[in-house]
Amino acid sequence: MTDNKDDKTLSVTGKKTLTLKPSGVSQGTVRQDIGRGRTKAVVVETRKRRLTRPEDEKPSAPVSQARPAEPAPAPVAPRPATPAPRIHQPSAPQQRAPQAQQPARQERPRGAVLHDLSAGEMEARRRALVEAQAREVEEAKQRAIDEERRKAEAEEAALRAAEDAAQRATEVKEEGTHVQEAEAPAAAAAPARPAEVRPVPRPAAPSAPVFGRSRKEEEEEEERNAARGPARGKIAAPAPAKVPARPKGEDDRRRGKLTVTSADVDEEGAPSRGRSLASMRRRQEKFRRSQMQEPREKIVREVVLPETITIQELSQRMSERAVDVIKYLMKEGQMMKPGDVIDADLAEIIATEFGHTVKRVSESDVEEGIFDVVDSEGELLSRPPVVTIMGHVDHGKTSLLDAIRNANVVAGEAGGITQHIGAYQVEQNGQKITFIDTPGHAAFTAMRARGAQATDIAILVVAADDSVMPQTIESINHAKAAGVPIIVAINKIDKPTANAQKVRTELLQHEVFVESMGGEVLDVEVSAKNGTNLDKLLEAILLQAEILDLKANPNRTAEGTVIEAELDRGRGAVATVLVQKGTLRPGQIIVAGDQWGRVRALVNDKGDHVKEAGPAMPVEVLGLSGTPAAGDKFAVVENEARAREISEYRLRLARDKAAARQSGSRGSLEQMMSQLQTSGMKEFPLVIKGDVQGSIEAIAGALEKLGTEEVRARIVHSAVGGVTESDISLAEASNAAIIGFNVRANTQARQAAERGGIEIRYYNIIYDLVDDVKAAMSGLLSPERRETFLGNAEILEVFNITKVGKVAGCRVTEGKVERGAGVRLVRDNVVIHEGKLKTLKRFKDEVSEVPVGQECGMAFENYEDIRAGDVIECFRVEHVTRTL
Ligand SMILES: Nc1nc2c(ncn2[C@@H]2O[C@H](COP(=O)(O)OP(=O)(O)OP(=O)(O)O)[C@@H](O)[C@H]2O)c(=O)[nH]1
Repeated sequence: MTDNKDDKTLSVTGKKTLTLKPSGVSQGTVRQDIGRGRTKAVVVETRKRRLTRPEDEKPSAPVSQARPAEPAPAPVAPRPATPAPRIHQPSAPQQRAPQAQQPARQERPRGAVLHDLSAGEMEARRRALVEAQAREVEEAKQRAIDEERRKAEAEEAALRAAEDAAQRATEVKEEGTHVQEAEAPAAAAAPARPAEVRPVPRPAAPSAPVFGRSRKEEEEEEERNAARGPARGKIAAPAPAKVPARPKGEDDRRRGKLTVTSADVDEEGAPSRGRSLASMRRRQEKFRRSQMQEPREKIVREVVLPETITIQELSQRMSERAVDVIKYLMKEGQMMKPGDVIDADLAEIIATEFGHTVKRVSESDVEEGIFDVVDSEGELLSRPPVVTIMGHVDHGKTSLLDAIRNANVVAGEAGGITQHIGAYQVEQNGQKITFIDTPGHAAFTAMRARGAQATDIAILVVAADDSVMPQTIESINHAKAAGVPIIVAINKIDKPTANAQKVRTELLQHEVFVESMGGEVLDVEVSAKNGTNLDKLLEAILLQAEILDLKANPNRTAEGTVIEAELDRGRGAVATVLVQKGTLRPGQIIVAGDQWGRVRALVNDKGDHVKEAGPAMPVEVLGLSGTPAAGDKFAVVENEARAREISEYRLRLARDKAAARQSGSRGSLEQMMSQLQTSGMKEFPLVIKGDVQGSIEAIAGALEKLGTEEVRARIVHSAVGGVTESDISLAEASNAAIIGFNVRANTQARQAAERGGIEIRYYNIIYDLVDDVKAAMSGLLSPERRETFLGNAEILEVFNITKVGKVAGCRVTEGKVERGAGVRLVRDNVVIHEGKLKTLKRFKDEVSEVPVGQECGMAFENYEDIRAGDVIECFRVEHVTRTL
């Protein structure tokens, strides 16, 4: 073994050290920098040079023969020019044992021989030496390249083995049984590594500077080194031997992880677990994850695409990562962010690229599915009725609402409870009734105008001492227009001047037939002041509700109507909503009008936070982005993106409507006419306001006479006085036109009309008014079909022409025939077909008409049963607009 005392160390380069043994075969290690501040040991073996000098030859001959074949000092390959002479020159004395220094001196004649060489020989030798060195450098370079390649291959092989092991290990279900199975591949992988992963000593061996060796000797040496490889592997790659001794590695394998051991030679020449182990673990873990993910089947989704969509939203709808979509777009040369909006065309390309199908929807489709969820009969449960109180000014609407609430509070809970929101619920005989606390028909109609049928029952409050007044009538008309049943509350019966009977009688004139007068309308005499008969009123409401059989499905996503909304300083946007279907809960995302938000909290009419609000329950909703308008419908949607999409669509719609209003009023007679025509309605709704009752009656009478079986004027509301805001909302809700006779609209009404796009027509002559209405109503009459006979033609012969079909060769016997005109085929005076002419030809030329006496070719559209002798009757059809 190496005797360190006798070792001679040569500093080859700054980084490398060569230690030589003084024996015939010297061993040493060269430290080679392998990067990252680490070195690896290269074992170098140096053999004693043997000089073969034939006795009778000149001393120079063997030297000159042997030297050119000698390899250059290879271990210092990277920088051969410098080290080569340094190794070479001292190598001669070194090749003698130190003890034999004297004999070395005795061999001096060899040096003398060299010295004695001629200059030419010296030059040749020098050149040969330089060439040999250059060759060695090249070989060293090549070896380094091969080394790198082998290293890479080895790592790859080890990784593969590691992956196999990991895969197998993860498959292990029973730990004990499968540990060995898991270890086996790892162990199998490990022995493969020393040869490939840690080839440090192997390239070193052949590159050892065996001075003066023959090629054969070199090869033998190589073989020996190869044979020695595994033994030296102890130093270079002791990993396999270490693995079993490393319990952590075993544990890792037991856990299904893989412990891939790799040893580098550290400063002390000891094995160490270095960078490759950590990186391999990472790679193995990554691989394991990918293995776990791979089996997942790709789910093809139908992606609903609106006209525009954000990349984020598209990714969500595809269930793909936004980053992948962005990567794809980058590949296509488009730099985008998740929040960027793309059009449907690009979205479709992306979705298709990701293997999904698409469903393009138009902008209006964004609301699809929100309000059209149909509940099956079995899902419906009884729900409380929703009641609104209407009536003339000062007839006691507010007093009645307060009285009902207070009576209920007193009956139900100790101490008064302040009502917090614009609606409340009371209980009567265990049944709930919801009151919307926005008395007046204006609010009622405003809601209706927005399409919100929030109310089930209207309480018509009529003061018994004042009887039916204009706004009482207005309320009746509003309720009728909405199709909401009325319950008459004859109030203030405590007053000595009260006359309930008079109220009933006057209501008759307005087609409100109360029960006591033989009708079906429930009526209750009450006193809001004294609280008289309030329970009877509530019972009447429940009775009416029973008749209406009010039901809703509480087990679905909620929808309903906004009753009122305000911006609260502390709480932000607060909307009082009436849940009409389903159950609303905090955390859900709702869209209300053009606003949306996540429900932060629900507050009931008593100011308590509640966890849910079912059908007919009024609650305050906190969390909206802004304040929606009263009457706006709200609904729960599945996610924020959808909510935003709908809200944006509605905002756009509102802007478009406002812009449209600039150009024309929707409430104009002409527009209404066309609207009614398209809707198929044959009623012409009107709101008439006049200066005196007499003129209103005259107008109503004249308009009534215009009516036919097909179309008639329907006076939604008529009253004495100027046009009010309430008239506008009624007109809006019932699609009516407003006629003002000798009256004008007040400022608020004008503004409301402007906002709602309602046209108010003013007249002071009844005939003008009637003529205009007549003209508008005429548009509703179906036009008259008027037929004009053109002529007859007789079929002389029938030709069957390829690609055209049967063509009748005719002669016009009467009048004329026209192309495009209507035709009847008459056979034996019986019409057997009616249709249109496809072709009308004279001598192969298509003509527009053929007069009597001339011959022509005629063919029918989609009809070929024609025979010689048949008569073709030609006629023109006109649709004439009818007037009343
Ligand atoms: N005697 C008597 N007075 C009543 C009764 N109900 C209401 N009042 C009174 O009638 C007046 C008007 O009552 P409100 O409740 O304000 O009537 P309203 O219909 O809400 O009035 P507006 O909100 O202006 O439309 C008040 O002074 C009430 O005190 C009742 O049953 N008996």
